[in-house]
Amino acid sequence: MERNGQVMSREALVGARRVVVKIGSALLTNDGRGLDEAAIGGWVDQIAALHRRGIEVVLVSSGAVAAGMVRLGWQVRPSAVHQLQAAAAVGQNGLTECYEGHFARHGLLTAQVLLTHDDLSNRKRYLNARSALRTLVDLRVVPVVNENDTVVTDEIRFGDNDTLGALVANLLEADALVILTDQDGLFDADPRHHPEARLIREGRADDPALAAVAGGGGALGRGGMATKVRAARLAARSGAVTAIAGGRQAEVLTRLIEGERLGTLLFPEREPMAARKRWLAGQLQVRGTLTLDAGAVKVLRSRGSSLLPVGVKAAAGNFVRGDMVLCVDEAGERVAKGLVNYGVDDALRILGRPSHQIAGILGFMEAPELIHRDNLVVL
Ligand SMILES: Nc1ncnc2c1ncn2[C@@H]1O[C@H](COP(=O)(O)OP(=O)(O)O)[C@@H](O)[C@H]1O
Ligand SMILES: N[C@@H](CCC(=O)OP(=O)(O)O)C(=O)O
Repeated sequence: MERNGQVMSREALVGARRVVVKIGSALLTNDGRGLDEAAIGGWVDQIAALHRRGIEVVLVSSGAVAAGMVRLGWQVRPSAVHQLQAAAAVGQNGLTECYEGHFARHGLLTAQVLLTHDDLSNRKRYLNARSALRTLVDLRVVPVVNENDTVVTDEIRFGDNDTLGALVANLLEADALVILTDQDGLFDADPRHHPEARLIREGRADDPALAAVAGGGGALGRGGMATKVRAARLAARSGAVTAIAGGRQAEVLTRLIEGERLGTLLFPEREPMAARKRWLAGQLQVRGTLTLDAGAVKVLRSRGSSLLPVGVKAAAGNFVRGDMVLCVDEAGERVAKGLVNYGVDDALRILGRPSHQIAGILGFMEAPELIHRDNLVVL
């Protein structure tokens, strides 16, 4: 199958040279009783086998909080942020130690990389993280990435590692994102509640029907299938194919890379976005909303034009110049995201007005457009 020049078959995985593998909490944590070290050893063996074939692998691993709880002797997952942070700090040590030991059996070095949302939303830190990860991969080291749970608070956390995996795939322009979890892939309903549910074998990453069947997570995991489908959409922006597969199936990684029809494969449909647009699209936090009229929606979508104040009907939120805002149509549907040239107070004064009037209204003009097309990404 081929669409818009993109390969839509299992060949997309067979040819992969750089792969991000995400292993979720639901798999790693042995029913909540700490890390399943034997299973981790098995995945490491498979990753080492891929490495020997010349495939570069970056691992995104959950499990810090669960491992920390066991080390601290806690039976119940705490809800207080400071306790979760403490558990993650203790547990991340155990996680690192476990991976280091298993990869060492294969003569491979690992590197611990802990990221926060801020590291990827600040353009300079994003570029720094990218060059550090690229250097590690070039050195044939296996980076083991997790969210830096010890310093994040609820407002700024990714929360699930599916999103983090996708952003790492974007960062490194990986060919594939492989999400290993406790189910054999994405089903047409949550198999936990619908035993008759059927496995979806292939699909388009941005197919809205997939988001509709993907539900929330179990007791151990965070995001469920909803965040995995969203991660596939994010990964597709840099052209990566996403596989969602059951991590307990024998030799799952090797078999996927050999093209076996396991799990669910979600393909990118559009051409990959340029790196800067991808960075814009990956921003999760927006400071405000602009409501566009039908004409503005049309030119943004069809021509990738800049957004002029004349096409904007309303502005809401507390944004300042340079902040990320969401653009919606009059029905509230998401259209685009971008960095605004005017803060909310100034934006409200120039809405609906032609750009040549801006200086007269505000007494200055930063730019003729509210969002320049280089700083705008259509969703
Ligand atoms: N349509 C679906 N197909 C498969 N699993 C689903 C679906 N909807 C919800 N789920 C749930 O998602 C869970 C996996 O997500 P999660 O618990 O977050 O795991 P992980 O820690 O691996 O990310 C499964 O155990 C399953 O109950
Ligand atoms: N960063 C957290 C894990 C987040 C998490 O559980 O995510 P997921 O594996 O996507 O369900 C930890 O290491 O405990």
